[in-house]
Amino acid sequence: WVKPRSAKSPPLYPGCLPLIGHAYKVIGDSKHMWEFEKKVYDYVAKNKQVVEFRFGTHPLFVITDPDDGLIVANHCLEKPFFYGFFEEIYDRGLVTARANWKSHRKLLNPAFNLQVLQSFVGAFCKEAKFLVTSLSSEAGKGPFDIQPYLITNFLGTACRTTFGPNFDEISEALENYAHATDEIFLLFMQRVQNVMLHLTYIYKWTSASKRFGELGDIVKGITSSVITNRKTELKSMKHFDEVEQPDTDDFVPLLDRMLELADKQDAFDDDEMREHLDTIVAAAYDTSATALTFILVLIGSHPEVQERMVQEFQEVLGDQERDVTRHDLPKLVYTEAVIKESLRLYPPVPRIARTSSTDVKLTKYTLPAKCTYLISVYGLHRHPVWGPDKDQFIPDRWLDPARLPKNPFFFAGFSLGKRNCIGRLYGIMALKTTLVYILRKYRVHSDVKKLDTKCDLLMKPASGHHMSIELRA
Ligand code: HEM
Repeated sequence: WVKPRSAKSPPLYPGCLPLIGHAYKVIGDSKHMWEFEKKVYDYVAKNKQVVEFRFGTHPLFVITDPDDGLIVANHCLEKPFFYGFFEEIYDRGLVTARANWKSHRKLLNPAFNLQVLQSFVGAFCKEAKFLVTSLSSEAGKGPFDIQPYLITNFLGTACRTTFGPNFDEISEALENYAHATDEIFLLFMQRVQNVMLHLTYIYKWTSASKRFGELGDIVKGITSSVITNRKTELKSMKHFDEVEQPDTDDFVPLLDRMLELADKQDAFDDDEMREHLDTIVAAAYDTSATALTFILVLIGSHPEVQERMVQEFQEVLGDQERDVTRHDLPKLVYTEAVIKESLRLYPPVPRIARTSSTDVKLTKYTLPAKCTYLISVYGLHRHPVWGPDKDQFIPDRWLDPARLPKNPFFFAGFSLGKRNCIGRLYGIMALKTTLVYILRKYRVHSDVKKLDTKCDLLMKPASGHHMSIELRA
């Protein structure tokens, strides 16, 4: 605020105060914060494509323009300082990783290739069947909150495919793990919102910091014991040589793949392995559960879309109630369009932050190295490039290239560029499978006009989702 601003700099968002910048505007609960954030995105979209926002004295350049979003995502692979608040728990895991990101992403990419993911379909089916049974107590009983059911479902899937199918042995730990992860995200966000707490020498004296440490110990304790047990088990089985050849109904969990990489290539130490596994589970389950909540709200409000999906399931799977197979999933083309359209309108991760190591030439401005950028996925997805019907739910747009923006990379539901979501295909396959089981059994009713959203780390429905289910005849 002291530095004279050049006409070539992006404009400053109104209301910047000395020292604290705009930080006072983001203090409040996740609903308040999200309402304010959306106002900023609207302002950016209506003004100059890029607007400067100040977290204390730290500038943050907010982007809602798809071209600029792509430029930043492709040029800036580093994460800003506040991802470091997770250091104690996730540190070198992919989301927060700094120096080792590229090499570890390369090592982990094969664990998310199509063949590996296809071997997970049985696990997706198993959890989906369990979900459908649990939901039976809600059928025909009016509106209820489906989110906890979906969280249990996707946490189960993520833990099985990451830690192994015998994860049931510690299934009591699953609940503790989920609660701890939830609270970790909340405390992280509260720290991000309060600029005073950005300073480690202040934060370390707070009760929040103590709690963060305790929660970290819970998560780390559970995962470390899974790793140790599995190591002992595999050693006694001399199993590593079998790891690469799963039978058709079986799968090799990510933990086994990482233990093999550690064993044969010395790729990870135990702490790194734990940080990766915890990151992957944390990045997988809540995002997928939230995505499915929004999908169900949308198709519950558009019965014609829901019935078309059920028709597609019948065409692909036939009338009988057989399990979904790896061969069915690519044929669920309309369902994939519904998933993408829901992620476009309601992206569970509505913004991504990056830092530049070099100057970045945007369409209207050139900004120096070491700037922090906030790419608004929400803003990118509601930009006029999507056409005059950008705010409407139209899955068919994904089936007609003429109705999509010229650049297919403007869809940022799974982030953009090289540092995008490693689990995007996993997410789509798990969502498709779960949708088949839910919709074959239940008809979903909802009202998207009543949908209110909030956002801390993820954007979610603010309260009850006005959703009900009834058994199909
Ligand atoms: C619908 C579900 C999902 C959505 C919407 C989603 C979205 C995203 C987004 C936007 C990012 C970028 C975050 C950032 O840069 O701050 C990301 C990164 C990541 N996601 Fe996902 N994700 C989903 C499912 C999954 C699943 C199922 C997994 C794992 C099984 C996963 C693992 C990861 C990991 C490890 C990263 C960090 C990648 C890196 O930096 O190299 N995600 N995800």
